[in-house]
Amino acid sequence: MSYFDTSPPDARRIPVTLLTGFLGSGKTTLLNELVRQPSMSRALVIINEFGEIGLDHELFSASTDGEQIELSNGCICCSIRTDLARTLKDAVWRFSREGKRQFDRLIIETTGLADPAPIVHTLMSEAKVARHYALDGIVTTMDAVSGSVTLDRHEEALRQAAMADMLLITKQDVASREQLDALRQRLAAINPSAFQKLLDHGRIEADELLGLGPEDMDARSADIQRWLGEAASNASLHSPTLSPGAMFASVDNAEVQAGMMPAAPLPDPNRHDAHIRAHCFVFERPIRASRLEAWLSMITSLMGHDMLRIKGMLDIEGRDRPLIIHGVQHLFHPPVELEAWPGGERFSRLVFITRDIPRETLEMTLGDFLAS
Ligand SMILES: Nc1nc2c(ncn2[C@@H]2O[C@H](COP(=O)(O)OP(=O)(O)OP(=O)(O)O)[C@@H](O)[C@H]2O)c(=O)[nH]1
Repeated sequence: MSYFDTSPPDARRIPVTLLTGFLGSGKTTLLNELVRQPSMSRALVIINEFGEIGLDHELFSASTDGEQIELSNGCICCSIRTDLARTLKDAVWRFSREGKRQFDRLIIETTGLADPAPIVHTLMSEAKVARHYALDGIVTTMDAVSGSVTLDRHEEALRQAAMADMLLITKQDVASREQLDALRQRLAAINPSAFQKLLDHGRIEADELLGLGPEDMDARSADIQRWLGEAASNASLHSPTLSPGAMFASVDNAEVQAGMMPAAPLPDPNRHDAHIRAHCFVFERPIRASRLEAWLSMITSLMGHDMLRIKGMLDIEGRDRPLIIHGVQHLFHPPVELEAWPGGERFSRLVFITRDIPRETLEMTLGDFLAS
Protein backbone atom coordinates (compact mmCIF):
# COMPACT_ATOMS: atom_id res chain seq x y z
CA MET A 1 0.00 0.00 0.00
CA SER A 2 1.21 3.52 -0.74
CA TYR A 3 0.68 6.14 1.93
CA PHE A 4 0.48 8.78 -0.80
CA ASP A 5 -1.67 7.14 -3.45
CA THR A 6 -4.56 9.56 -3.84
CA SER A 7 -6.60 7.49 -6.27
CA PRO A 8 -10.09 8.07 -4.90
CA PRO A 9 -11.32 5.42 -2.46
CA ASP A 10 -14.53 3.69 -3.40
CA ALA A 11 -17.07 6.42 -2.74
CA ARG A 12 -19.70 3.82 -1.97
CA ARG A 13 -17.95 2.67 1.17
CA ILE A 14 -20.10 3.15 4.24
CA PRO A 15 -18.76 5.71 6.74
CA VAL A 16 -18.36 4.32 10.25
CA THR A 17 -18.39 6.30 13.47
CA LEU A 18 -16.87 4.48 16.41
CA LEU A 19 -18.48 5.59 19.67
CA THR A 20 -16.37 4.70 22.65
CA GLY A 21 -16.00 5.87 26.24
CA PHE A 22 -15.56 4.32 29.65
CA LEU A 23 -18.33 2.53 31.59
CA GLY A 24 -21.10 4.94 32.54
CA SER A 25 -19.60 7.88 30.66
CA GLY A 26 -22.78 8.57 28.69
CA LYS A 27 -22.54 6.61 25.42
CA THR A 28 -26.08 5.22 25.55
CA THR A 29 -27.52 8.57 26.62
CA LEU A 30 -25.84 10.12 23.58
CA LEU A 31 -27.03 7.36 21.24
CA ASN A 32 -30.60 7.77 22.46
CA GLU A 33 -30.46 11.42 21.43
CA LEU A 34 -28.73 10.72 18.12
CA VAL A 35 -30.95 7.97 16.78
CA ARG A 36 -34.04 10.17 16.80
CA GLN A 37 -32.53 12.80 14.53
CA PRO A 38 -33.35 12.99 10.81
CA SER A 39 -29.70 12.72 9.74
CA MET A 40 -29.61 9.29 11.39
CA SER A 41 -32.59 7.99 9.46
CA ARG A 42 -30.39 5.80 7.27
CA ALA A 43 -28.01 4.75 10.00
CA LEU A 44 -27.37 1.28 11.33
CA VAL A 45 -26.35 1.29 14.98
CA ILE A 46 -24.47 -1.72 16.29
CA ILE A 47 -23.99 -2.10 20.01
CA ASN A 48 -20.93 -4.24 20.43
CA GLU A 49 -21.64 -5.98 23.70
CA PHE A 50 -18.98 -8.58 23.19
CA GLY A 51 -17.54 -9.63 26.52
CA GLU A 52 -19.89 -7.46 28.52
CA ILE A 53 -22.32 -8.89 31.04
CA GLY A 54 -25.47 -7.40 32.47
CA LEU A 55 -25.87 -4.40 30.23
CA ASP A 56 -29.02 -2.48 30.86
CA HIS A 57 -29.42 -0.26 27.87
CA GLU A 58 -32.62 1.73 28.07
CA LEU A 59 -33.17 1.49 24.36
CA PHE A 60 -31.78 -1.91 23.68
CA SER A 61 -32.61 -3.85 26.82
CA ALA A 62 -34.94 -6.23 24.97
CA SER A 63 -32.48 -7.09 22.24
CA THR A 64 -30.66 -10.37 22.18
CA ASP A 65 -27.74 -11.18 19.96
CA GLY A 66 -28.38 -9.81 16.50
CA GLU A 67 -31.99 -8.87 17.12
CA GLN A 68 -32.87 -5.62 15.46
CA ILE A 69 -35.11 -2.71 16.31
CA GLU A 70 -36.23 -0.30 13.64
CA LEU A 71 -37.09 3.16 14.92
CA SER A 72 -39.86 5.24 13.39
CA ASN A 73 -37.36 7.46 11.55
CA GLY A 74 -35.81 4.43 9.84
CA CYS A 75 -32.70 4.08 11.99
CA ILE A 76 -31.94 0.40 12.66
CA CYS A 77 -30.31 -0.74 15.91
CA CYS A 78 -29.00 -4.13 16.88
CA SER A 79 -26.71 -5.58 19.49
CA ILE A 80 -24.08 -8.24 18.99
CA ARG A 81 -22.13 -10.40 21.36
CA THR A 82 -20.29 -12.40 18.76
CA ASP A 83 -17.91 -11.65 15.96
CA LEU A 84 -17.87 -8.02 14.81
CA ALA A 85 -16.17 -8.73 11.47
CA ARG A 86 -18.82 -11.29 10.54
CA THR A 87 -21.64 -8.97 11.62
CA LEU A 88 -20.24 -6.18 9.47
CA LYS A 89 -19.79 -8.41 6.44
CA ASP A 90 -23.30 -9.85 6.82
CA ALA A 91 -24.95 -6.48 7.53
CA VAL A 92 -24.59 -5.38 3.92
CA TRP A 93 -27.06 -8.03 2.71
CA ARG A 94 -28.90 -8.68 5.96
CA PHE A 95 -30.14 -5.11 6.18
CA SER A 96 -31.30 -4.96 2.59
CA ARG A 97 -34.76 -4.88 1.12
CA GLU A 98 -35.43 -5.82 -2.48
CA GLY A 99 -31.74 -5.73 -3.21
CA LYS A 100 -31.23 -2.24 -1.77
CA ARG A 101 -29.15 -1.62 1.31
CA GLN A 102 -31.24 0.06 4.03
CA PHE A 103 -28.45 2.01 5.65
CA ASP A 104 -25.72 4.33 4.43
CA ARG A 105 -23.98 5.08 7.71
CA LEU A 106 -22.85 2.90 10.57
CA ILE A 107 -22.38 3.75 14.25
CA ILE A 108 -20.64 1.18 16.45
CA GLU A 109 -20.93 1.63 20.20
CA THR A 110 -18.16 -0.25 21.95
CA THR A 111 -18.23 -1.63 25.45
CA GLY A 112 -16.97 0.71 28.14
CA LEU A 113 -13.87 -1.39 28.71
CA ALA A 114 -12.87 -1.71 25.07
CA ASP A 115 -9.56 -0.60 23.65
CA PRO A 116 -10.73 0.88 20.31
CA ALA A 117 -7.68 -0.40 18.43
CA PRO A 118 -8.88 -3.96 17.64
CA ILE A 119 -12.15 -2.58 16.27
CA VAL A 120 -10.24 -0.11 14.10
CA HIS A 121 -8.14 -3.04 12.87
CA THR A 122 -11.23 -5.00 11.96
CA LEU A 123 -12.58 -2.03 10.03
CA MET A 124 -9.42 -1.08 8.21
CA SER A 125 -7.43 -4.25 7.73
CA GLU A 126 -9.89 -7.11 7.25
CA ALA A 127 -10.23 -7.04 3.48
CA LYS A 128 -13.85 -8.19 3.37
CA VAL A 129 -14.84 -5.50 5.87
CA ALA A 130 -12.65 -2.68 4.54
CA ARG A 131 -14.12 -3.21 1.06
CA HIS A 132 -17.51 -2.00 2.33
CA TYR A 133 -16.70 0.33 5.23
CA ALA A 134 -14.45 3.34 5.90
CA LEU A 135 -13.72 4.67 9.36
CA ASP A 136 -15.10 8.20 9.55
CA GLY A 137 -14.21 9.11 13.11
CA ILE A 138 -13.68 7.99 16.69
CA VAL A 139 -15.91 9.76 19.22
CA THR A 140 -15.14 9.28 22.92
CA THR A 141 -17.35 10.24 25.85
CA MET A 142 -15.58 11.30 29.07
CA ASP A 143 -17.35 11.76 32.39
CA ALA A 144 -16.47 15.19 33.81
CA VAL A 145 -16.87 13.98 37.40
CA SER A 146 -15.03 10.69 37.37
CA GLY A 147 -12.99 11.10 34.17
CA SER A 148 -9.70 12.03 35.83
CA VAL A 149 -9.81 9.10 38.25
CA THR A 150 -10.79 6.76 35.44
CA LEU A 151 -7.80 7.94 33.40
CA ASP A 152 -5.57 7.25 36.40
CA ARG A 153 -6.87 3.75 36.90
CA HIS A 154 -7.76 2.37 33.51
CA GLU A 155 -5.40 2.30 30.58
CA GLU A 156 -8.35 1.49 28.27
CA ALA A 157 -9.86 4.88 29.10
CA LEU A 158 -6.60 6.56 28.23
CA ARG A 159 -6.40 4.77 24.88
CA GLN A 160 -10.01 5.73 24.17
CA ALA A 161 -9.08 9.38 24.79
CA ALA A 162 -5.78 9.23 22.90
CA MET A 163 -7.35 7.76 19.76
CA ALA A 164 -10.36 10.07 19.62
CA ASP A 165 -11.16 12.54 16.88
CA MET A 166 -13.76 14.10 19.13
CA LEU A 167 -13.92 14.10 22.93
CA LEU A 168 -17.37 14.65 24.37
CA ILE A 169 -17.29 15.68 28.01
CA THR A 170 -20.46 14.58 29.77
CA LYS A 171 -22.07 15.38 33.15
CA GLN A 172 -20.70 18.89 33.30
CA ASP A 173 -23.95 19.83 35.07
CA VAL A 174 -22.87 17.84 38.14
CA ALA A 175 -19.11 18.49 37.93
CA SER A 176 -17.27 21.27 39.73
CA ARG A 177 -15.46 23.94 37.72
CA GLU A 178 -12.15 22.50 38.97
CA GLN A 179 -13.03 18.96 37.88
CA LEU A 180 -14.04 20.17 34.46
CA ASP A 181 -10.98 22.37 33.93
CA ALA A 182 -8.60 19.68 35.15
CA LEU A 183 -10.11 17.08 32.83
CA ARG A 184 -10.08 19.41 29.83
CA GLN A 185 -6.43 20.30 30.40
CA ARG A 186 -5.48 16.71 30.81
CA LEU A 187 -7.32 15.65 27.67
CA ALA A 188 -5.69 18.48 25.72
CA ALA A 189 -2.30 17.18 26.80
CA ILE A 190 -3.14 13.55 25.98
CA ASN A 191 -4.72 14.29 22.63
CA PRO A 192 -4.23 17.84 21.39
CA SER A 193 -5.64 16.96 17.99
CA ALA A 194 -9.11 15.97 19.19
CA PHE A 195 -12.00 18.42 19.23
CA GLN A 196 -13.42 18.82 22.73
CA LYS A 197 -17.09 19.49 23.30
CA LEU A 198 -19.25 19.69 26.42
CA LEU A 199 -22.34 17.53 26.31
CA ASP A 200 -25.53 18.04 28.30
CA HIS A 201 -27.40 14.73 28.70
CA GLY A 202 -26.30 13.60 25.27
CA ARG A 203 -27.79 16.54 23.42
CA ILE A 204 -25.87 17.32 20.24
CA GLU A 205 -26.63 17.66 16.54
CA ALA A 206 -25.70 14.34 14.95
CA ASP A 207 -24.05 16.21 12.07
CA GLU A 208 -21.39 17.50 14.45
CA LEU A 209 -20.17 13.95 15.01
CA LEU A 210 -20.26 12.88 11.39
CA GLY A 211 -17.71 13.66 8.69
CA LEU A 212 -14.71 13.77 11.03
CA GLY A 213 -12.54 11.82 8.61
CA PRO A 214 -9.98 13.23 6.18
CA GLU A 215 -12.33 12.82 3.22
CA ASP A 216 -14.32 15.77 4.56
CA MET A 217 -11.33 17.98 5.23
CA ASP A 218 -11.77 20.20 2.20
CA ALA A 219 -15.23 21.18 3.34
CA ARG A 220 -13.78 22.06 6.74
CA SER A 221 -10.41 23.38 5.77
CA ALA A 222 -10.86 26.26 8.21
CA ASP A 223 -10.71 23.58 10.90
CA ILE A 224 -7.55 21.99 9.64
CA GLN A 225 -5.31 23.45 12.33
CA ARG A 226 -7.67 22.20 14.98
CA TRP A 227 -7.80 18.81 13.31
CA LEU A 228 -4.04 18.62 13.37
CA GLY A 229 -4.08 19.92 16.90
CA GLU A 230 -2.99 22.99 18.71
CA ALA A 231 0.44 21.43 18.82
CA ALA A 232 0.78 21.79 15.07
CA SER A 233 -0.30 25.40 14.98
CA ASN A 234 1.88 26.28 17.95
CA ALA A 235 4.82 24.63 16.29
CA SER A 236 4.34 26.48 13.07
CA LEU A 237 3.86 29.85 14.67
CA HIS A 238 6.05 29.87 17.72
CA SER A 239 8.65 27.16 17.53
CA PRO A 240 11.92 28.89 18.35
CA THR A 241 13.89 26.15 16.58
CA LEU A 242 12.22 26.73 13.23
CA SER A 243 14.71 28.64 11.12
CA PRO A 244 14.69 29.05 7.35
CA GLY A 245 17.54 26.58 7.00
CA ALA A 246 16.22 23.97 9.38
CA MET A 247 14.89 20.84 7.81
CA PHE A 248 12.48 20.24 10.60
CA ALA A 249 11.52 21.54 13.97
CA SER A 250 9.59 19.75 16.63
CA VAL A 251 7.75 20.37 19.83
CA ASP A 252 6.37 17.83 22.21
CA ASN A 253 3.31 18.31 24.28
CA ALA A 254 5.26 19.36 27.36
CA GLU A 255 6.34 22.48 25.49
CA VAL A 256 2.92 22.96 23.99
CA GLN A 257 1.41 22.55 27.42
CA ALA A 258 3.66 25.27 28.75
CA GLY A 259 2.45 27.62 26.04
CA MET A 260 -1.21 26.70 26.25
CA MET A 261 -1.99 26.14 29.86
CA PRO A 262 -1.16 28.02 33.00
CA ALA A 263 0.93 26.05 35.49
CA ALA A 264 -0.17 22.57 34.48
CA PRO A 265 1.07 20.15 37.14
CA LEU A 266 3.74 17.73 35.99
CA PRO A 267 2.19 14.32 35.40
CA ASP A 268 2.77 11.78 38.11
CA PRO A 269 5.01 9.12 36.51
CA ASN A 270 2.69 6.45 37.89
CA ARG A 271 -0.23 7.87 36.00
CA HIS A 272 -1.02 6.19 32.70
CA ASP A 273 -0.89 9.42 30.76
CA ALA A 274 2.71 10.03 31.79
CA HIS A 275 3.37 7.51 29.00
CA ILE A 276 1.38 9.32 26.33
CA ARG A 277 3.00 12.09 24.33
CA ALA A 278 1.95 14.21 21.39
CA HIS A 279 4.89 15.09 19.16
CA CYS A 280 4.65 17.59 16.37
CA PHE A 281 7.16 18.03 13.55
CA VAL A 282 7.26 20.86 11.07
CA PHE A 283 9.14 20.70 7.77
CA GLU A 284 9.87 23.74 5.70
CA ARG A 285 11.12 22.01 2.58
CA PRO A 286 9.00 19.69 0.44
CA ILE A 287 9.34 16.05 1.47
CA ARG A 288 10.30 13.23 -0.89
CA ALA A 289 7.38 10.81 -0.74
CA SER A 290 9.46 7.63 -1.04
CA ARG A 291 11.60 8.56 1.97
CA LEU A 292 8.76 9.46 4.27
CA GLU A 293 6.92 6.37 3.13
CA ALA A 294 9.91 4.16 3.96
CA TRP A 295 10.18 5.76 7.39
CA LEU A 296 6.46 5.43 8.16
CA SER A 297 6.59 1.82 7.12
CA MET A 298 9.59 1.13 9.34
CA ILE A 299 8.34 3.01 12.39
CA THR A 300 4.81 1.63 12.30
CA SER A 301 5.98 -1.93 11.81
CA LEU A 302 8.36 -1.62 14.78
CA MET A 303 6.19 0.50 17.07
CA GLY A 304 2.68 0.37 15.59
CA HIS A 305 1.03 -0.71 18.81
CA ASP A 306 2.32 2.39 20.60
CA MET A 307 1.79 4.77 17.71
CA LEU A 308 -1.77 5.65 18.64
CA ARG A 309 -2.52 8.33 16.07
CA ILE A 310 -0.66 9.91 13.17
CA LYS A 311 -2.01 12.96 11.39
CA GLY A 312 -0.27 15.09 8.85
CA MET A 313 -0.62 17.79 6.25
CA LEU A 314 2.26 17.33 3.85
CA ASP A 315 4.08 19.30 1.19
CA ILE A 316 5.24 16.47 -1.07
CA GLU A 317 7.81 17.03 -3.81
CA GLY A 318 6.14 17.24 -7.19
CA ARG A 319 2.71 18.08 -5.79
CA ASP A 320 1.21 21.54 -5.56
CA ARG A 321 -1.51 20.81 -3.08
CA PRO A 322 -1.39 19.70 0.54
CA LEU A 323 -1.81 16.00 1.21
CA ILE A 324 -3.61 14.86 4.33
CA ILE A 325 -2.49 11.59 5.89
CA HIS A 326 -4.23 10.02 8.82
CA GLY A 327 -3.43 6.79 10.63
CA VAL A 328 -4.40 4.76 13.67
CA GLN A 329 -1.48 2.59 14.78
CA HIS A 330 -0.07 1.08 11.56
CA LEU A 331 -3.29 1.50 9.59
CA PHE A 332 -3.71 4.48 7.29
CA HIS A 333 -6.79 6.00 5.71
CA PRO A 334 -6.43 6.65 1.99
CA PRO A 335 -4.67 10.03 1.77
CA VAL A 336 -6.67 13.05 0.68
CA GLU A 337 -5.46 16.02 -1.37
CA LEU A 338 -6.86 19.38 -0.29
CA GLU A 339 -7.75 22.07 -2.84
CA ALA A 340 -5.48 24.69 -1.28
CA TRP A 341 -3.06 25.39 1.56
CA PRO A 342 -5.10 26.54 4.57
CA GLY A 343 -4.17 30.14 5.33
CA GLY A 344 -1.77 30.06 2.37
CA GLU A 345 0.94 28.56 4.64
CA ARG A 346 2.83 25.95 2.66
CA PHE A 347 4.83 23.59 4.83
CA SER A 348 4.46 20.09 6.23
CA ARG A 349 3.18 19.27 9.69
CA LEU A 350 3.13 15.82 11.23
CA VAL A 351 1.56 15.02 14.60
CA PHE A 352 2.08 11.73 16.44
CA ILE A 353 0.30 10.63 19.59
CA THR A 354 2.45 7.91 21.06
CA ARG A 355 2.81 5.67 24.07
CA ASP A 356 6.32 5.40 25.47
CA ILE A 357 8.01 6.56 22.27
CA PRO A 358 10.47 9.35 23.04
CA ARG A 359 10.55 12.32 20.71
CA GLU A 360 14.25 11.72 20.06
CA THR A 361 13.51 8.30 18.56
CA LEU A 362 11.13 9.80 16.06
CA GLU A 363 13.30 12.84 15.38
CA MET A 364 16.54 10.95 14.80
CA THR A 365 15.11 8.21 12.60
CA LEU A 366 12.94 10.61 10.64
CA GLY A 367 15.89 12.93 10.10
CA ASP A 368 18.02 10.03 8.88
CA PHE A 369 15.42 8.78 6.44
CA LEU A 370 14.65 12.20 5.01
CA ALA A 371 18.30 13.09 4.63
CA SER A 372 19.30 9.75 3.08
N1 LIG B 1 -26.13 14.49 35.22
C1 LIG B 1 -25.88 13.91 34.05
N2 LIG B 1 -26.03 12.59 33.92
C2 LIG B 1 -25.77 12.03 32.72
C3 LIG B 1 -25.32 12.80 31.61
N3 LIG B 1 -25.10 11.96 30.58
C4 LIG B 1 -25.40 10.72 31.04
N4 LIG B 1 -25.80 10.76 32.32
C5 LIG B 1 -26.20 9.62 33.19
O1 LIG B 1 -25.08 8.77 33.40
C6 LIG B 1 -25.49 7.43 33.55
C7 LIG B 1 -24.70 6.53 32.62
O2 LIG B 1 -25.00 6.92 31.28
P1 LIG B 1 -25.00 5.87 30.09
O3 LIG B 1 -25.43 6.64 28.87
O4 LIG B 1 -25.76 4.65 30.41
O5 LIG B 1 -23.47 5.53 30.01
P2 LIG B 1 -22.73 4.41 29.11
O6 LIG B 1 -21.44 4.99 28.70
O7 LIG B 1 -23.63 3.94 28.01
O8 LIG B 1 -22.54 3.27 30.17
P3 LIG B 1 -22.15 1.70 29.94
O9 LIG B 1 -23.26 1.12 29.16
O10 LIG B 1 -21.98 1.20 31.33
O11 LIG B 1 -20.84 1.67 29.22
C8 LIG B 1 -27.00 7.41 33.28
O12 LIG B 1 -27.66 7.41 34.50
C9 LIG B 1 -27.24 8.72 32.54
O13 LIG B 1 -28.53 9.23 32.74
C10 LIG B 1 -25.18 14.22 31.78
O14 LIG B 1 -24.78 14.99 30.87
N5 LIG B 1 -25.47 14.71 33.03
